[in-house]
Amino acid sequence: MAQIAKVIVDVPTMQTNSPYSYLVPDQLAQAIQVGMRVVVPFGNGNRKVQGFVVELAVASHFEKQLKSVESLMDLEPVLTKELIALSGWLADETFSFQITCLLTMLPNVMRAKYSKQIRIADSELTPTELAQILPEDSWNDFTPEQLTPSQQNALTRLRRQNKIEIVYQVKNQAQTKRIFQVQSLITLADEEKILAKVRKNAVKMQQLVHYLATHPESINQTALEKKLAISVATIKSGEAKGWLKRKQVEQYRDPYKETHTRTQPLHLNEEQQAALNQVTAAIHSSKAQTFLLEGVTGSGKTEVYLQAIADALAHKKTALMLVPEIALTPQMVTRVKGRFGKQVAVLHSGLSDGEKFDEWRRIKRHEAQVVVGARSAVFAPIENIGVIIIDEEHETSYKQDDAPRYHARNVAQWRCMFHHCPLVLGSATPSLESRARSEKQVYRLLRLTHRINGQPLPQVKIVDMRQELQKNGSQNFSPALSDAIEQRLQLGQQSILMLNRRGFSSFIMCRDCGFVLKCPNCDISLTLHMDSHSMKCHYCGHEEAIPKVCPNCKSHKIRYYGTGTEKVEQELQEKFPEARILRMDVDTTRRKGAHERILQKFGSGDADILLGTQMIAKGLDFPNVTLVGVLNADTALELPDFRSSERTFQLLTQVSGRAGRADKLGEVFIQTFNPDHYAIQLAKTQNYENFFRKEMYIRHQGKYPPYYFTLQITAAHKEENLAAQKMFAVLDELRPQLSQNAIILGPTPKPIARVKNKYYYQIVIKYKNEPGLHGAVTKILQESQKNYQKGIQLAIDAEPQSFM
Ligand SMILES: Nc1ncnc2c1ncn2[C@@H]1O[C@H](COP(=O)(O)OP(=O)(O)OP(=O)(O)O)[C@@H](O)[C@H]1O
Ligand SMILES: [Zn+2]
Ligand SMILES: [Zn+2]
Repeated sequence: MAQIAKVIVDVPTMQTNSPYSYLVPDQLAQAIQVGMRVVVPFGNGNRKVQGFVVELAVASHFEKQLKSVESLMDLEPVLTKELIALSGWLADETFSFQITCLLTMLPNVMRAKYSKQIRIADSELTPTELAQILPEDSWNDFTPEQLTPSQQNALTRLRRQNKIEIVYQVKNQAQTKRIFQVQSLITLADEEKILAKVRKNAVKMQQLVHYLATHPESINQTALEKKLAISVATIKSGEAKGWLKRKQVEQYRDPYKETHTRTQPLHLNEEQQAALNQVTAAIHSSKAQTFLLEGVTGSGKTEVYLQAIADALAHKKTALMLVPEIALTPQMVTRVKGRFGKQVAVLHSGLSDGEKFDEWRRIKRHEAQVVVGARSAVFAPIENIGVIIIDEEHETSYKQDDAPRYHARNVAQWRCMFHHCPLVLGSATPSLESRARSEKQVYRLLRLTHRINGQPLPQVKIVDMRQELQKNGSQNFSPALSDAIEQRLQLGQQSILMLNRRGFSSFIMCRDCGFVLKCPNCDISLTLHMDSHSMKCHYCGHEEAIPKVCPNCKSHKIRYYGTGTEKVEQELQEKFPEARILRMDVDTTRRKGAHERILQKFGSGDADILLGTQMIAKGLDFPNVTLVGVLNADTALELPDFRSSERTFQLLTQVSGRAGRADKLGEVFIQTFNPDHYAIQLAKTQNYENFFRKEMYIRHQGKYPPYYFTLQITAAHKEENLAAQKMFAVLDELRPQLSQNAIILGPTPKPIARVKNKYYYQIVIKYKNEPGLHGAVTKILQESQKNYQKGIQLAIDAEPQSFM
């Protein structure tokens, strides 16, 4: 019976979420599988495009006229059925195209242009046999889609038997690395007989025979050369004499080559144990429960993660752990690898395409049972998941800001439902959304309320920079902080200093009274626009002149805010000439591995001060750090964003948490022009629960998440009025579908209204319950595809991280 394949095609100008049906030619019927990429004709003129097989079915009568699948691009599925199902859900959820979602799930080398090489992977298959199927001259660059169906069939079978291997090559990056292994074919009993035939003066050969006779296990060829001080030629002649077999094996590039000292599970304290028990209970009963692990900094959350993972492994399951951009937390990788060794695969953006591809294949071949990675690792092709963990779950980097605009937390939740396994969200400062859900029992709250070893949280002192300014003039280091640094230098203890760089100089502030200009309608700070020489509200579009004097205290010291790390480093060095300073910011960490090197140096005590941007705030665990200084707490606070207080509190609490983690007490200085702001006052006691209540109240008043859902729609066009018109048209279409309760902000130009010569207009919808919204927006998006040729781009972001 004829088969049809349902295929999601890769057609950028006419994207669609529904699969197209193609007949499967009889010759491919055996080989084709769901999850493979295929070449199919599309549109008029028989253009050939790539597509993903998402379903196979029996053809009905009328489908006999369909076009046929042209050829296969893969000899084995590149996506599991789970991931295909996930892509469908994700496309709907994030208002994006299924093809975009499918491509997002694959490593780069499989998305880009590449050539393919075929390699024999099993010595049972001889080159002659393979050459009968595929001429040898095309082994190094073959195109599956140009093969005949019978060739495709034969190769697919060999691939399934693991006799051949397909290597994807992109600019030479994605080649698999291969090394020779030497396997002895002789035993101790053969030794004498063989030695008798070897010339007496052939010492090297004798050594080799002796080694082979006494070592039945295989050895890496280079290692053998070194060990016996022999040459490849000697080994080869041993092979010719039938003493040994040389076998080419693949060696994965290991981005974390250093061997990690293996660690043993620690004895948990009561709170840790109680938390772990709940998670493991869910693992054992295959329950898709979400846990929120709220644990103060240094309370040992990571140890709970590790033991939950160990439990999943003990039950023959796998584990997925997400961390916020892993390059930023090399310490975390070390800890996971230290516990689980070779079972761990690491996926993050700092790896080369080749390294990523190798790790991806190790997962796909079930050679790795634990996956650690940043956001996109949530799509790792791992099967049989026993637990998923998201560390620092409040981090904004878990949300992707390009299509598909997904949040890793939601994707993880979907996968947990699929695998019937628990999800653990961990943080010292959970996102308001997650904490609110645990309030409603949607998530189960697990709390670690004190630090390991019973150490108190570090003491936090707030330095009022308005007073400092009056007393000592404009400066980066208050006397209080300077004294504390000096003290640490004398004691031989370490300090971490953070310069907050987020959103610098985008707003203006009065240096005398800390006043920041706010929108009269939105209670959000206004943003400085140098192009129009005005202050604008990014939410409602309100605009006013740049003030020359402070509207609050009439001071003239009202100016932009912001300064650079390099400048601060110089100043610090001048102040403390004897101090050894390490600077960590985007400039010093651009090179691969630079991040790790800096942290290693700091960790081994080769520096006294680590000065850096936000990237030093998270996850670092250095026992000798007893002082943390925040030079400017205010920049994040005054961003025109309803989440700015939350971000500030999180950042200050996280960075404070780096101090006093071991046996020595920690101390923290926060320099600020807003000493009375609640986010700063509450960061002083690192009291998350109090902050949560206060912030929830404010969100309630302002009708912001988590009380309201939000949806942002953006239109972009080269001509400003067309972008604006489009937004008004969208609004006209949407309004009848919405209830009276929905709140619509805009249309307004986006904060950075013009990017790359395109103008951006947006509307933001705040709503509680709008059953018609999803469908209406999806329809608008589909219709706007027809306008694609006219150059209008529409983007939809559900639950945007900010409205900027
Ligand atoms: N049960 C335990 N017994 C002894 N030491 C422990 C135990 N659990 C954790 N530790 C140690 O305590 C320190 C802090 O733990 P960990 O880094 O896991 O805390 P955390 O909650 O993840 O911290 P943060 O959120 O601040 O990054 C680590 O050095 C860890 O090895
Ligand atoms: Zn406003
Ligand atoms: Zn003022």
